[in-house]
Amino acid sequence: MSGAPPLCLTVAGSDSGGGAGIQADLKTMLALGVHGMSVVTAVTAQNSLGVRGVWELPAEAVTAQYRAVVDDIGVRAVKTGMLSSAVLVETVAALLATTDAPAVVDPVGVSKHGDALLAASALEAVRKELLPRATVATPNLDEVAQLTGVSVHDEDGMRRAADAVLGYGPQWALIKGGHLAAHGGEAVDLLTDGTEERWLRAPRYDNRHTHGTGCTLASAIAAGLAQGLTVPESVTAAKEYVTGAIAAGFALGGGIGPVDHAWRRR
Ligand SMILES: Nc1ncnc2c1ncn2[C@@H]1O[C@H](COP(=O)(O)OP(=O)(O)OP(=O)(O)O)[C@@H](O)[C@H]1O
Ligand SMILES: Cc1ncc(COP(=O)(O)O)c(N)n1
Repeated sequence: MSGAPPLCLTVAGSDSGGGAGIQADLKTMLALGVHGMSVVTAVTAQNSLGVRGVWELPAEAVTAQYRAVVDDIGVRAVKTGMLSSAVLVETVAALLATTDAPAVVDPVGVSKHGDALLAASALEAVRKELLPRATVATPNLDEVAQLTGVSVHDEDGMRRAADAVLGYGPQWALIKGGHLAAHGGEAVDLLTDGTEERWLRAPRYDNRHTHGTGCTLASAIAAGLAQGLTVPESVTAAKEYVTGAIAAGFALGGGIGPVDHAWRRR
């Protein structure tokens, strides 16, 4: 009998299409060698064309799942994704406060198709309750604009965005430049804790099948933290993993296909 792998928990929404949300998180965790566990916040009926419906779970169900995992099994790192409403943001923030493990907070706002995954009324709770609990917060440029009002068009803008996000209290901000218009063929992200600044640069792939990039990156960071890596080490390894997954993203259905979580095994 061998020992258990490092324990990693995702708190996120279910994506029936399997490319993003809980499904992306658990696949990423498996691929990176940690034991993935899940707290489902909402069920989405979703495919490559968009989100057809969202059913949020009661706060009680979210708390019960979280407690069931943490009280018995334990956890080395937590990742949060789609939280849907102010009540669930507050619930999850309060749960994180009871857990002595690093938290990667992906403040998911809208899907690639523009479907809302977070109520506008929840933004204040994300700023005031959730971000202060984050070891690393990983907003994309749209989420940065929504949360801080900073609109980013270049690398200087990414610096200002990082400062604004850090102002809400996470230890590190990872500003994802995936949505930055063609940037010399690179996909550039900025990681900073306010003193140390690291630019992560990778080739930008002209592949439309990028469903789940943000979820995959955040889960990969959590997997690294669960394995005992530092934040910069986890983010560097996660960026390499998501870049490979994007390069291998494949067509599925009639719209945007998923990144390939198993790219290293093919
Ligand atoms: N076309 C691309 N080629 C290579 N890397 C990319 C591409 N698009 C995004 N990335 C990278 O993928 C990661 C996720 O960034 P992105 O900005 O897409 O997050 P996101 O918008 O939160 O994702 P999602 O839309 O899945 O929620 C970042 O490291 C980003 O630089
Ligand atoms: C349940 C859930 N969580 C997160 C995303 C964001 O992923 P994307 O922006 O790639 O659609 C999603 N579509 N669905």
